[in-house]
Amino acid sequence: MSDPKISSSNQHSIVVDGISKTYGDFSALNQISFKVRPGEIVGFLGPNGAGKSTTMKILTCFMDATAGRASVAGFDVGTQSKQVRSRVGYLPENVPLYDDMIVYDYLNFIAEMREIPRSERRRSLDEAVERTGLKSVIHREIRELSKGYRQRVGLAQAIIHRPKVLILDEPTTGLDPNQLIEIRDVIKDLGRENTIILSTHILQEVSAVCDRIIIINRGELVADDTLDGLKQELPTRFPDWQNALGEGSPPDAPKEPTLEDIFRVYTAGSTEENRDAAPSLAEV
Ligand SMILES: Nc1ncnc2c1ncn2[C@@H]1O[C@H](COP(=O)(O)OP(=O)(O)OP(=O)(O)O)[C@@H](O)[C@H]1O
Repeated sequence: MSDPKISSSNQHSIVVDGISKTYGDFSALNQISFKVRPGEIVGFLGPNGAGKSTTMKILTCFMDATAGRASVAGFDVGTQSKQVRSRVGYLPENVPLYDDMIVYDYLNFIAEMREIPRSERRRSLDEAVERTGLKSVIHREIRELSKGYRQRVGLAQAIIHRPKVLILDEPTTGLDPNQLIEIRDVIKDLGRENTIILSTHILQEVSAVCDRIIIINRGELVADDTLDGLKQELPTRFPDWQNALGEGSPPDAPKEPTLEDIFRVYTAGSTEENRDAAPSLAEV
């Protein structure tokens, strides 16, 4: 008999239902649950070590959860990994690119790995190259590419099999401001046809690209809403939020919180070193 929670994934591209992950006796994720609708771009935020990459690895079948269930495109990540992998594109935090390969050969190799039929391979490759703006470097060795173009190659390998769901782990880290805007435009464009979860530490990125924001802190999901929703919710949940951020007494005219304020309040006191020790502001 099918689990009603999982079968509700018909209306959702991603359903995460009580996922936990422990590494030895360290709890990296503690009963995370959320859903993502088709076509949504969701920003996945959290301090270093919050559990973002762990969640993404579980959703892309690179790692098993310790407990809980998740489905992507209607398929269970634990028991239907082949179906999930063929429907999801993944840009890991550190893309394993083969430096001495020509960009074209590398993408052709990925297309082969993805078992794209030979007759469709050229078209899929051309489409991925077009969408990620790689045409001008297609015959260059990967080692010669700038960080921005390497990131484009990473995105191209993630979309070559035309997945409906994209999981992008810090796609803009280390890019200069121009490259950042270019890659952001590529992601926005991909979001027209795909469901996307992207993790980032660049908060402007989220305001510019994402429909919704999920914040995780020390392995727990602490916020999940649109930016407007989070702005409204913050003063209700944390009436003292401005004081807590060390900004003194709130001014007469209440200030609207920024995403940075929201992030700081929900993740206060959390660093990777003390994630098990310090209580977060969200708890006090
Ligand atoms: N293979 C592993 N073995 C043991 N602990 C791990 C392992 N992978 C991750 N962790 C720990 O789990 C926690 C969550 O790690 P994760 O990489 O998911 O965080 P993150 O939110 O992606 O962080 P960052 O923003 O720094 O990339 C961290 O404390 C990390 O040290």
